[in-house]
Amino acid sequence: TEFRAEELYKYYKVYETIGSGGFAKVKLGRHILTGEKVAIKIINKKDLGDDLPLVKLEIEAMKNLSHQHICRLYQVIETSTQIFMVLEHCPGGDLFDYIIAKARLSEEETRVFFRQIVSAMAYVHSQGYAHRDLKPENILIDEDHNLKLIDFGLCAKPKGGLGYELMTCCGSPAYVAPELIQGRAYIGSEADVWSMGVLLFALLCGDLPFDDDLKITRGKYDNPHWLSPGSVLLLNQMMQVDPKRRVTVKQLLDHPWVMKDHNSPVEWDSRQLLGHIDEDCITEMAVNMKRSRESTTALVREWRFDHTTATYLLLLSKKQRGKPVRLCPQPAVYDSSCSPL
Ligand SMILES: Cn1cc(Br)cc1C(=O)Nc1[nH]nc2c1CN(C(=O)N[C@H](CN1CCCC1)c1ccccc1)C21CC1
Repeated sequence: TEFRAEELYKYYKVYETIGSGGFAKVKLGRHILTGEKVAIKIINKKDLGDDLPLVKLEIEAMKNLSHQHICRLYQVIETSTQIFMVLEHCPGGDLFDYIIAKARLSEEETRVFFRQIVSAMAYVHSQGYAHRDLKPENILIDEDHNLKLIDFGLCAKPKGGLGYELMTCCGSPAYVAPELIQGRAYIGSEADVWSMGVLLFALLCGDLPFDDDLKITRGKYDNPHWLSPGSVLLLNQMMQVDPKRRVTVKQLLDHPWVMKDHNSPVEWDSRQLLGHIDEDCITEMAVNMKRSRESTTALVREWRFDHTTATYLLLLSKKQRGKPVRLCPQPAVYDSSCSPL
């Protein structure tokens, strides 16, 4: 279905650029009907060339991944020259900038964040995906200081399931597991655990354990003096050169270091199942769209990631944050809380 960019401006206000990467940029936006802020990832097809399949892969992955620690996809609009991905807005920026600003995090603050990363990764793996590009730049901080995973462009979903081996060497050099560097066949979930180990080191140390490929293949790095024995042990168990000796994500869920001060295993199942339809949101949408509740429910259940999906998910987000489950009907101009100016 080819839409023109009007399709975007019909439903969203578009503001300044808040991020720019190779072939894409991210602009701040606002969903007109709900007044909610969004982040609009704008991809120019011609800059993509034969990388277009990677974007399609990311879109399909994000449509299937619905979790409290994964950045939410609301709507996809495709024109002849561009693809717009309307995503959850995280006003806290990314974890990379956060670590730089604080130099390094305390073990306690790191544990809160690391539990959320383990939660997200256990869920991603349970859906048969491997992220393959885990790093602080791909983790955002939302308005409640919770983490959200982004950039699934390099993720993999092996046909036969996550137990099947992958061959493509990808990811960011400092975070890539030794088996990928050596061009060997590897298991996505095991490579993700290595990257999580590098990420944990970055959080606790404000630095990277390896600065060249040789050090990665030897798996040798220095532990700064401030690390607790528990942190040193966990890092060692995650950054094992032999992937079969590496700790698994399942083992991380109730690992002693992860459980410290929390006394409960990491909860990884999704709190946002797409199967459940919220009645209050349906009611508000039915009224606004002048449709019956039944036909509105049927429309939402199609999960087309069109404006209906975006309106439903953004209304649900408002409800979950204690805001009124209200839509601002056109065409009057409203301020952000939907009250007429
Ligand atoms: C940096 N920053 C400061 C504030 Br305040 C908000 C943000 C911010 O970026 N918020 C934000 N909310 N939602 C998103 C973002 C950024 N963002 C992103 O998807 N950001 C990634 C960042 N990648 C990390 C490594 C390479 C690029 C991106 C991908 C392609 C082009 C540009 C940016 C989304 C859409 C999911």
